[in-house]
Amino acid sequence: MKELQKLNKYFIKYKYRFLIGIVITIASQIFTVFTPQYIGDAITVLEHFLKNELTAEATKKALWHNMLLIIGTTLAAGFLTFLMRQTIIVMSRHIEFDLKNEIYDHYQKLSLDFYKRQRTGDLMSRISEDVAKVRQYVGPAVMYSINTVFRMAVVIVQMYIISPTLTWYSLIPVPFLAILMYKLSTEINRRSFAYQQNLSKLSSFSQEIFSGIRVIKAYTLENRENTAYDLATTESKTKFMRLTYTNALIGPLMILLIGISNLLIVFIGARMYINGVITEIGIIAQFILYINMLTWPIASLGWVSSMIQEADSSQKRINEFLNEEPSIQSNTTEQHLLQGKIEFHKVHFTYEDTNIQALNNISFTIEKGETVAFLGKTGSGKSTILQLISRLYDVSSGSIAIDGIDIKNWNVENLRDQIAVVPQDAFLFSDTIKTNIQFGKENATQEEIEHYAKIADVHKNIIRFENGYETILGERGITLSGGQKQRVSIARALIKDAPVLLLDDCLSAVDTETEERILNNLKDISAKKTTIIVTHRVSSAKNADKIIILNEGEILEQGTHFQLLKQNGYYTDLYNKQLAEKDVL
Ligand SMILES: Nc1ncnc2c1ncn2[C@@H]1O[C@H](COP(=O)(O)OP(=O)(O)OP(=O)(O)O)[C@@H](O)[C@H]1O
Repeated sequence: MKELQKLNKYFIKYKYRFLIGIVITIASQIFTVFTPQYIGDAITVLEHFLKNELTAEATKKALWHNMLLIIGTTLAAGFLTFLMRQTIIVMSRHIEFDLKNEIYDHYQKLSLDFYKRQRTGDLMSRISEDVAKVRQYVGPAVMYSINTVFRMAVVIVQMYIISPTLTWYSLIPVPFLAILMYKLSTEINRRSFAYQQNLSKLSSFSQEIFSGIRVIKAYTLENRENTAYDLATTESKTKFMRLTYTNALIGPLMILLIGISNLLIVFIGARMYINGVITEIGIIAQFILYINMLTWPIASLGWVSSMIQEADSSQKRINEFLNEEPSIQSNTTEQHLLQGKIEFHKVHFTYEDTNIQALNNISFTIEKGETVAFLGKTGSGKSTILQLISRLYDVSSGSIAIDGIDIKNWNVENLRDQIAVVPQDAFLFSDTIKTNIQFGKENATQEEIEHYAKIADVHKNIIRFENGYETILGERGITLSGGQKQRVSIARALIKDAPVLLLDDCLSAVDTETEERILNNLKDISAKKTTIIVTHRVSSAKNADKIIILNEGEILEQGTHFQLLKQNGYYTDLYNKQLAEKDVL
């Protein structure tokens, strides 16, 4: 229960709804208790008629009277039960909504290293399945607990007032019922958890198959995947059968225990009636109804307690994430206008999760408005440099200064707002092309969007689609080619019009001609901005003000195109090789 205390703030937030819910629950229980009493009274009226103590006319009148009372109280109890659900269950839906938003907001604040440590499935299940389990506590569990406590109090007191002896006898099976239901519910929860886990395994499996369908078809792996799917579904079926078996036990066991209670009431009640301890036969009927009214709430005690246990462990998983602090923190709210000078001073960087040292003693300065290209073998640390400039990670040692201010003394949002990035994997959302470009500038006009799409050399491709800029991408729409994706993502970055532009190998999927056109188009734009181009091609780098060659996290060479050619080192080799390839082509 310790973990669930975190939810108390929500009960406080919705206190009026909650209190009204409790009052309505009590009222509905009071009305419910009247019905058996009126039924008992009706039977007693008939008994008096049979004993000739009442005339037919008076009996009919009394029966009508009772019938109206039964209808009235049942309607009132029904209406109040509806209101009870409307208050408490609706409150639980509000809490569910708030909790999901709280987790989502927190997810957004957490840094990249957190996402590296977590599996996407786990992130999703905490915000969906775990929150759903917690809702069971704030809604049904709370509602049934209040309901049970008040129903038991009202009904048992009423029974006790009528006949203490008969009350004791009729309650004999109740503890057995509660224990049995607790054990069964725990088992059902265990089995249903196993089944749910299997289901999410199954859906991740299918999701992967659908995403990788091209590879599966190309390598004719259909049969192998079918067998694997068969195995997974068979396991799922076995787990579901086990769950159904336990579920199926509940009904008969409840009927058995209610039957025993009814039997005891009829047997003991009849003996008491014969011995004159109870004077009205209607009391026996009344007790049978009371005991039936108690069965479900008592059965739900076990169910509720295992529901609370589950909610507690789900909330524990949620709290683990909510208590996680983002590793990248803003130490200031101060806002600066970024000019674009970037200095690396003896920067070392090691990725904590893999312990890979990506950068080793890196120092360089990029002046405002300069264009710098990073070249080097794959894995030499080029993208890492860009990630450090956006402060997606903090350096392990050394320092980075932007406009002379240590990067840690920049407000993170303020910094990132003024840096436009084209990442290596051009990720586009399943939305229209227009919206994808607008991510760079929310209120961008159609003219602006088209202007930057032209610079990124993708406009003519877009207008060829039937719906132009309104074309939906991704799962629901068309699939862009690798080069088209890269160019849409360049347009998205350019429209941001930030003073720093980071291009991470974002022309790798376009042909050299298109590359040249885009670089030409970019000339004017990058003249006013600090631009960093990460690339494998000399053609993308040769016009930069400075070229830095990285090798295994260290700077191997740096200088302008001509200075580097003179050095006759790695750059010259690369240049000659790529020149030869071009000649061959
Ligand atoms: N998120 C990460 N977590 C752990 N290690 C990483 C991560 N990203 C990169 N690395 C490792 O850091 C090293 C440098 O990677 P980086 O992506 O900076 O190289 P790169 O020069 O950009 O390579 P490429 O040209 O292939 O894009 C590599 O050894 C890589 O395996």
